[in-house]
Amino acid sequence: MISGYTGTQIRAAEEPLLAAGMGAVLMQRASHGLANAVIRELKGRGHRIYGTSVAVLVGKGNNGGDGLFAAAFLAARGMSTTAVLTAEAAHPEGLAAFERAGGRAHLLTDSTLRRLTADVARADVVIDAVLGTGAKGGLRGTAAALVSRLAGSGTSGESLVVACDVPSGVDADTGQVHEPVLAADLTVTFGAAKAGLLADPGADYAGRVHVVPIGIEENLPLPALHRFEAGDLSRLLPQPGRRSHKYSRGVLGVVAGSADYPGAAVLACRGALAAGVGMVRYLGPPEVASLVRQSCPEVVCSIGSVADTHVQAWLVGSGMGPGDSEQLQRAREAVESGLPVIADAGALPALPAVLAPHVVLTPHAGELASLLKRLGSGRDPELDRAAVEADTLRAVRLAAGLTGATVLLKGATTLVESPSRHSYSQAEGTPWLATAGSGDVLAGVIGALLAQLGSDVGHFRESGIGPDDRWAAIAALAASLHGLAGRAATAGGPLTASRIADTLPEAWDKVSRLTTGMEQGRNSHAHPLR
Ligand SMILES: NC(=O)C1=CN([C@@H]2O[C@H](COP(=O)(O)OP(=O)(O)OC[C@H]3O[C@@H](n4cnc5c(N)ncnc54)[C@H](OP(=O)(O)O)[C@@H]3O)[C@@H](O)[C@H]2O)[C@@H](O)CC1
Ligand SMILES: [K+]
Repeated sequence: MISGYTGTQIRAAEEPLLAAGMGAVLMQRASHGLANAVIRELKGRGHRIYGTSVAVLVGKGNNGGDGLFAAAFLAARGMSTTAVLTAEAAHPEGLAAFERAGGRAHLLTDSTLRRLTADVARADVVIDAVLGTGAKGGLRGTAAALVSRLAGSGTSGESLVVACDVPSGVDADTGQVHEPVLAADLTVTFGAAKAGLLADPGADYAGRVHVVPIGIEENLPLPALHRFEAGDLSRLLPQPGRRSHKYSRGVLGVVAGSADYPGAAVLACRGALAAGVGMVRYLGPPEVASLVRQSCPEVVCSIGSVADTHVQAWLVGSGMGPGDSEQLQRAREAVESGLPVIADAGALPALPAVLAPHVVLTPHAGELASLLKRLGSGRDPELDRAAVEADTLRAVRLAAGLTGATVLLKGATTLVESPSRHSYSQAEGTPWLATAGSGDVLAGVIGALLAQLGSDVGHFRESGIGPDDRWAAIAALAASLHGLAGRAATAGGPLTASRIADTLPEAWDKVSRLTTGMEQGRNSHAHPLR
């Protein structure tokens, strides 16, 4: 499990060590970790170290200090280092160490902007050490102009871009982005992962994330965000016992599909079956049921009522529209049943405003904006789709808080939030997963896991996950599995939703073979998050 913390939490954890006079030690650990990560990355790409050029963009605070000390280490390894000071002031000891190591520092001004931009664009490695956890807002003045020019000319695309702690302009707490931001290939972050690197749009700019431990770990509070890794899936995904039968393994009721979108019902059922549920019972229009039967003969179809259908969980809404009154009525009855429910797509606008944690809503950004609008969105009546995408963590938290439901926001990074503010961020997927029907398969996987794991409070408690937070954990497990299946199903080319469902058992099998020992080993070392 990866834990994400806000910049504010990290700064609070540093506080006792700073008070004990250990600030310089922390900075040495951070900058050494940064320099080592650069060297590892270059070696991994088959580049030599000696003679390779590095440009460090330096801010006036401690983030700039980290960058300067790291550049001093790199200069000592024979790299050709240049520092671009974006403010009159720079960390004095860092600057002195850098110059002692043979690095050249230049002040960025209106008159040097053009020349220094060209120098940075030519560098093999660019380290962004302008702003870290002490930033207020984004880059300003000539620093903003330099980064805009680099991004505009596309020249930074040829350099290895490494962000120091966070890409400057990304809010470490929320993942909000203040343009312009230099998109990093790698972010080397100190003490622990910052939540803002694990949520979109910040994650779009962070690239891969490496955590460098600096000795603050035991002062850290409860994390702001969690991310399951393969070892967690191996531990938490259900495994049938020797005496299990189809009913004990969980039965999922599916209320999905319509005359317009019958395929959504099929894909939801296929996702559920591939995610190990004991049985799927489908309720819906005869023409959809007939297609479901043809595609998935395993599914038991009927036109019965929700009350008469014995299941452990419900999936409602995929492929349904506002005109599907009979199906929407079933969706409401499923929610009223008190059983765990995953509510997708067409069900989202049709449910009561106040729900409960065992109801998992699965909107994409547009649907979440509509949901928030319908709910009055608290203090933010204007939270439209763009605003949701610009601050995903806040939007998903707002929705979980207002509805009392567990909310999963689909996206490149999938966020899951419980109403008691237990949060997950999963990013195993591939952009190829953005394809029609992919969400229906995900709904099926969530439904299957709700049916199998929903009543097993102890299973989650053993992993420190409370009863009301287990629904978010189940949704995050499903998002992770769906992402892994998508990744396994593509060799780098297009993907269909059916393929995702077909590849789920293989992805499941692969993670089930892992043990949690791997994770323990990783906690004590710098490790890649993806
Ligand atoms: N604490 C520690 O011991 C350790 C900290 N570590 C490192 O320190 C980083 C945090 O350092 P930090 O607190 O100095 O803040 P940082 O992010 O460098 O920038 C703030 C400076 O910039 C200024 N400024 C603010 N906004 C601005 C803007 N938009 N545009 C321009 N300027 C702006 C602001 O000045 P002000 O405007 O307030 O006068 C302030 O001087 C952290 O991310 C990690 O890398 C590690 O070495 C481990 C040990
Ligand atoms: K930075």
